[in-house]
Amino acid sequence: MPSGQLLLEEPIRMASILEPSKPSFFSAMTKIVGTLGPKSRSVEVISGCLKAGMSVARFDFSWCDPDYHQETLENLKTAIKSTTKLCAIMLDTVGAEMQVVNKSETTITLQEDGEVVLTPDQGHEATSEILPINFDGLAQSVKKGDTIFIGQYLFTGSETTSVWLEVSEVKGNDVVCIIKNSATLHGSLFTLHASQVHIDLPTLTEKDKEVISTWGVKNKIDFLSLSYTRHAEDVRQAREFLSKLGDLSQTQIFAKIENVEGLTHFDEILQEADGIILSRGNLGIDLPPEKVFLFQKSALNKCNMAGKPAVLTRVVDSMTDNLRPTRAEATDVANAVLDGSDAILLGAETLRGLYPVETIYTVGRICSEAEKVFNQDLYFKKTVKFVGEPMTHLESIASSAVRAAIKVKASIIICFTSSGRAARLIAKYRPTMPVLSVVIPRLKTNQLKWSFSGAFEARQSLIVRGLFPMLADPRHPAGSTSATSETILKVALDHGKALGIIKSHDRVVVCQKLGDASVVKIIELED
Ligand SMILES: Nc1ncnc2c1ncn2[C@@H]1O[C@H](COP(=O)(O)OP(=O)(O)O)[C@@H](O)[C@H]1O
Ligand SMILES: C=C(OP(=O)(O)O)C(=O)O
Ligand SMILES: [K+]
Ligand SMILES: [Mg+2]
Repeated sequence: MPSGQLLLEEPIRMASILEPSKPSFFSAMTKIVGTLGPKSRSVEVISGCLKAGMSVARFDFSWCDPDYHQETLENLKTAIKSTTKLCAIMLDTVGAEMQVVNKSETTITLQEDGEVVLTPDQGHEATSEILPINFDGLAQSVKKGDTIFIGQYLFTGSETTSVWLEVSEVKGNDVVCIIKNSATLHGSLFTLHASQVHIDLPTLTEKDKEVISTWGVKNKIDFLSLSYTRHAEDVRQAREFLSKLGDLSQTQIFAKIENVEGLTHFDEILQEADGIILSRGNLGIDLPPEKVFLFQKSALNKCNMAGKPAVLTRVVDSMTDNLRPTRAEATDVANAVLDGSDAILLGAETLRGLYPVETIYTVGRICSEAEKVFNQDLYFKKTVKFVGEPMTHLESIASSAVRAAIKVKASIIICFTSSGRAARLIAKYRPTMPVLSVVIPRLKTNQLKWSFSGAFEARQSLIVRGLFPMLADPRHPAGSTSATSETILKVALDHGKALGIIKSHDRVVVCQKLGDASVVKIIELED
């Protein structure tokens, strides 16, 4: 542990809590994924989001069309250029999401104790008596007494626009429900959630496939956020689909666990996926409230032990309309970090919230404070024990690099990597200092043309806690001599100095290959 670090497990001087934190170049080691939409699509606001610490932009296709998202993405590109902040792109699918079909977007008022019918017959206009939906199997899926929830797209916990229904009768293809609370539905999109009920809709719908193979390919998406992942097979099928789409064979799949079905198959899903999104919005309705934290803590622990990034959603709902989070939300963000999240995903807060930039900034500050008291020592020991012996050579090198960096109080770790594997393994051991992952391009061919790898690998580290990528010049391709390694190291050190993350006399731990051997070396900088 670096000296002066608070350890929550030890008695601390209360006044030390108030000591201001030293400003650092990176807002936090924990990453922030922002969902871009109406309130976060101008170059100006996106630039603000990037500067505040957003490193992944999520485009949610549950909502709006590809042209709209393309316009936002073009603005994101401009903002990336002008701020020189890196940002990865995540496409979020619609998947097995049930939606109310309300073409004319009329306001619908539902009265407590009244009745409303859910029908697959989309010929009906949506009214207070009947709501057409996009799924024709609901009547076969639910039974009397089941709970159905209807909420505004990216609903927050504090809205009066969401309604609880109880199924009272199934009539042919229609489902008659009792309204449990009065609510007014207005807005363009309402989603339905039937609690703990299997919905026989595909995880990757035809519309999703269409969007991925057009918008996704065109924009070389770094991450696919696979909504409603319920089985490992869902991930395998998505992988198979991506493998035939050129560059998208490199897209990482983040399985979104949003219901009890996904929770039940968590272990198999984790094995297949590149990362996990704990979709607490939907899962928070599917699970009894007293069980949510148990899933969160055990799922994050499993992701950490597997060395796969975990993303947590729905943290500061109330910031959609307010400049400050509630105390519960502020504490929740910190606990997400202490529990092991790699990234926090903001939904409504950035998409339609009034304070997207301030929200990112606030969440980043809370994360950064929590990182300082994260018990790295305990975590490290737990991880080493979990992995067991014999460790793979690379994992042993990676964990040693983290140990050495802490022991010598290094200001950063520099990791050379091509596939990204070494950097991810270092991040797995949760170093307390930033890791500059220097991605060395590799010359590759797809039989049609030659190109350099590296861009995907670099951007994909933008969702991993503690990793900060730098793409090396392709004139220094992988597998080259120790002389080029030295040149690249010098470039990396200069880059670190220019960013202000390293200064004269600092110690730096470097993980690289020299000849055939992976080595960890400690260097002390001169003036
Ligand atoms: N171009 C490179 N030059 C020097 N060392 C490298 C290079 N690429 C990877 N390494 C080192 O090689 C080892 C294997 O790293 P890994 O990320 O698994 O590389 P690969 O891209 O070959 O899978 C690590 O010690 C890493 O730091
Ligand atoms: C982010 C979530 O899902 P969606 O994007 O489908 O609203 C969630 O359920 O927390
Ligand atoms: K979605
Ligand atoms: Mg969801």
